[in-house]
Amino acid sequence: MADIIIKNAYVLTMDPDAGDLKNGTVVIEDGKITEIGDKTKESADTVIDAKGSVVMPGLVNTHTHAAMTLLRGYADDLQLAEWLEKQIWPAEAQLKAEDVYKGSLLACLEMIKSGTTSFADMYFFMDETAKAVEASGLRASLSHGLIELWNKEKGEADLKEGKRFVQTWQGAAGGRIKTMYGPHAPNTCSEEFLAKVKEEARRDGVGIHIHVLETEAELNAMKKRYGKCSVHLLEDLGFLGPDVLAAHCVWLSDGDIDILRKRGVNVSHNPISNMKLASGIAPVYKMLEKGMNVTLGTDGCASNNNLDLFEEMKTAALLHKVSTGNPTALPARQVLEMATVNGAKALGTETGMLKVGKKADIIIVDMKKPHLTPCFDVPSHLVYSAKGSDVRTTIVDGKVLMDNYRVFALDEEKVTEDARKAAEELVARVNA
Ligand SMILES: O=c1[nH]cnc2c1ncn2[C@@H]1O[C@H](CO)[C@@H](O)[C@H]1O
Ligand SMILES: [Zn+2]
Repeated sequence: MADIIIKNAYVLTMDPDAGDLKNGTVVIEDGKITEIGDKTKESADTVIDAKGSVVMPGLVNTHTHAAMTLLRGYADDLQLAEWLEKQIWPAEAQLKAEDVYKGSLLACLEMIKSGTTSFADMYFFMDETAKAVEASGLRASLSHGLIELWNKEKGEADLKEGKRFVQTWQGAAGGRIKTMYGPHAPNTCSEEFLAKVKEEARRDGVGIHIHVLETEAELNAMKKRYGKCSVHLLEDLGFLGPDVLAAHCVWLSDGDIDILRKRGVNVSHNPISNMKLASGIAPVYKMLEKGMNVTLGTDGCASNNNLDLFEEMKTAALLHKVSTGNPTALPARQVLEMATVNGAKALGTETGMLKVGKKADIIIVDMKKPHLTPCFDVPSHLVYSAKGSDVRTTIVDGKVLMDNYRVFALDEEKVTEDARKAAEELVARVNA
């Protein structure tokens, strides 16, 4: 007997070999997809009737700072340097471990409710984020943020903590938690430090999550310091490879794109954060044309200001149409691919596609809504009309975390209230 059967659904497999099923069934057993078809002979403990809904792979958010939900709307409409150094970092200096737990739980709740089933995170007190992921049932690739700032002692302490985190949490929560090293950026970490991080990551067999060329200021600072940009510096260090997840990549030259492509680097495109901080427009159309693995991320809630990947998909689709002057750029299905298949590839998870043998990270989107009526083309609706709040069911690793808009995994009221209180107390400490 199977664990879960989802029936009567439009099945958007995101599997190029299989295509979509207009009225299909998905069977889940032991955390995996065991059958996809028109009908099944199986029976199951849980049968979900998904009539009028779309069943699809859960979305993958490849760049977050989950606990920054606590700083949602705290410092808007500022330059990145001023935002980060004068507002965010002083606030983060007051963070306590329990704040990170509460903020991360709030992020997990928000993600479950908006159809994100896995995410890549970089922050501090990461044990707390890991505990929140464990409790929420989500899947995540977590890294302790390493901000060396040319301070050797701080660098060593950070790296030690990053390593302890990797060794403690790699493969935890039944394999739902993976770990990475998280050097903040090439303009906040020295060359020697980045090389050391690469060595440790290689030794531990885990990936690296890093911000790359987010701003023109970074590009200028790198040129001044090293006479070359961040991508060339990382290339010369032997840092780049398919194990690297590079967030933003806004200020890339054509030569940089070629290097990243050659090395198989995964890019996390964060259009809303880039627009909000006026960082610029990443050359996503070019990267995709060259066959690079470009994924989607929201960044933290202080620069977005939410974790809704449906908004991110729409923004990406629109931004690259207007920036290239080409309305055929980033069509809906390609954007869905970025948020599912490509994201899963970047995180190295067996998810992102509805296919027999893949892990069952699945969402059901309720299409019986005024703003989703009529429906001629499902991918178009998912990218241009749907919202995270249209997700009615979220399943991770074959476990139902939310069904019919009811979250089982977490106590919604308590999580929200605890985070609200923690955020207010945090800001009071900053202003004290
Ligand atoms: O868009 C961004 N650019 C640079 N740093 C960021 C951004 N968003 C968050 N952080 C910062 O990255 C650190 C985690 O390692 C945190 O200090 C967080 O505030
Ligand atoms: Zn970031």
